Amino acid sequence: MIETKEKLIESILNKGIQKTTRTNHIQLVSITKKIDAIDPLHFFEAAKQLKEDRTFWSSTAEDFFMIGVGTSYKIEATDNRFGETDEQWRRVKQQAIVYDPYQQPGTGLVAMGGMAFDPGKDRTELWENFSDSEFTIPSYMLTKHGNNHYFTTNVHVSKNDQVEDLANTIDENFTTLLKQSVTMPVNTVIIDKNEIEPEKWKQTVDDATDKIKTSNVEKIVLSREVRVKLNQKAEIATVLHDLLATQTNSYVFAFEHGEDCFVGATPERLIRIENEHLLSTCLAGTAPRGKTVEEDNALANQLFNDKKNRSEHDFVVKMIRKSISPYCTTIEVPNEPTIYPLKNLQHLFTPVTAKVKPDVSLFDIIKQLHPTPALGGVPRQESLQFIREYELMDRGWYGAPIGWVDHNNNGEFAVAIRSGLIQGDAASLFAGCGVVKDSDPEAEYEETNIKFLPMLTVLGG
Ligand SMILES: C=C(O[C@@H]1C=C(C(=O)O)C=C[C@H]1O)C(=O)O
Ligand SMILES: [Mg+2]
Repeated sequence: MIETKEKLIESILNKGIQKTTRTNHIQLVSITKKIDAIDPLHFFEAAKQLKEDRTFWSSTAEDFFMIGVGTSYKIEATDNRFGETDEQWRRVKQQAIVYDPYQQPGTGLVAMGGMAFDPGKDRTELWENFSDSEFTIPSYMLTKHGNNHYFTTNVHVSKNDQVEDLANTIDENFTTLLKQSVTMPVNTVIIDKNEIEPEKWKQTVDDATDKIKTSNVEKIVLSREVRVKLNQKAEIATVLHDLLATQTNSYVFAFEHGEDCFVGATPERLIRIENEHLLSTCLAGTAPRGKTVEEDNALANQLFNDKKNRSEHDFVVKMIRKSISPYCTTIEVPNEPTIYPLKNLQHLFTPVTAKVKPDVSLFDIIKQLHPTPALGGVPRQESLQFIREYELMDRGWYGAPIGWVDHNNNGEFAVAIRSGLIQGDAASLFAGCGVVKDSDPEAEYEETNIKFLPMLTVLGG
């Protein structure tokens, strides 16, 4: 680091220490600076040396990356998760000393995290390292917007701290994290694959269609699990590298919690707010990709005109529009979906845009949106009840909102699908599908098989 910058960091840390002597509380100080270009995956891999939890977030279509290392503050909530998280986050923002001259979405003070799909469902051991709602303000963070790279340090200072000591630690860790000579670890191979009760799952799809035919329930999303064993411990950086290389138009993410890591490449945006502009997307209705352009177009056409898939999709559109309307003005929703192509499959897609009313937070809106009928069903409570009773797995963070929020109320959340929980040399992968009245269990089973492909492929299946 050059000397003038060094002095700047020291003077901001000093300001923090001075404030603690007045308030008698430890003080969070956040400092962002612009740095030279660095490969986000190298940064993520180098961060292993700090031996702390890492978080990875990327919106591949926009060349946007965010990598968090360690924890300077953790926001956890169980009851009233959204309200409690929002309140704690507002308090942290208000008390923190933030030096961020760039004010870009995702620079400065940022909290990254996620939550369980349904805290009302009994937890299993599988997800024991992941709590109902957990947002982390990392100790160190890289933000990359195209060619611009920013490094943020978040540090708690107390009145007995010495500025030089703090600055030295930051400098040492900065050097470790920005080492460009990192070598990327090798890939794994899947040596065993165990589908969890596929026949019973198809029976559950049948039960769901029965429920739909005989009650006011119109859609229920049912998911299932595949457990794989790997030839060696999975290296998260390599998994992310391969997801980035194969899954365009997606959010590639990793949340490391101790020995476990929740990883995936989801195409489903729940909400983005940037300078008060909201973007949400309805993504539901699925077809495979074709092997030739002709076949691909034919499949897309079929999907677009398919009544069953259109109904799966329309439930989501209606619900999202309704959920955001108390919080937004000028809501715009196209009349018809378009096709959203991914590597292994294609979806029906409808974007929703709006202007957010003043002082509405991301968490206010997520609270209304989650779960959308893309992951829960219609009506919400009845479908959730069915999932709780009949689904053969603990979703944990699968299917739930994951993402980030910054100190300027910008942020983005995706729905955590196309994902898996990696545990050393084993992993649980998850995929689901929207069951409506004319769902065929065998066809839904095949649909989930394609949804497993992105994760199976990168793990070496
Ligand atoms: C539930 C998943 O995906 C959801 C279900 C879809 C469907 O049934 O057509 C499509 C996209 C998502 O809304 C999943 O990928 O696990
Ligand atoms: Mg479907």
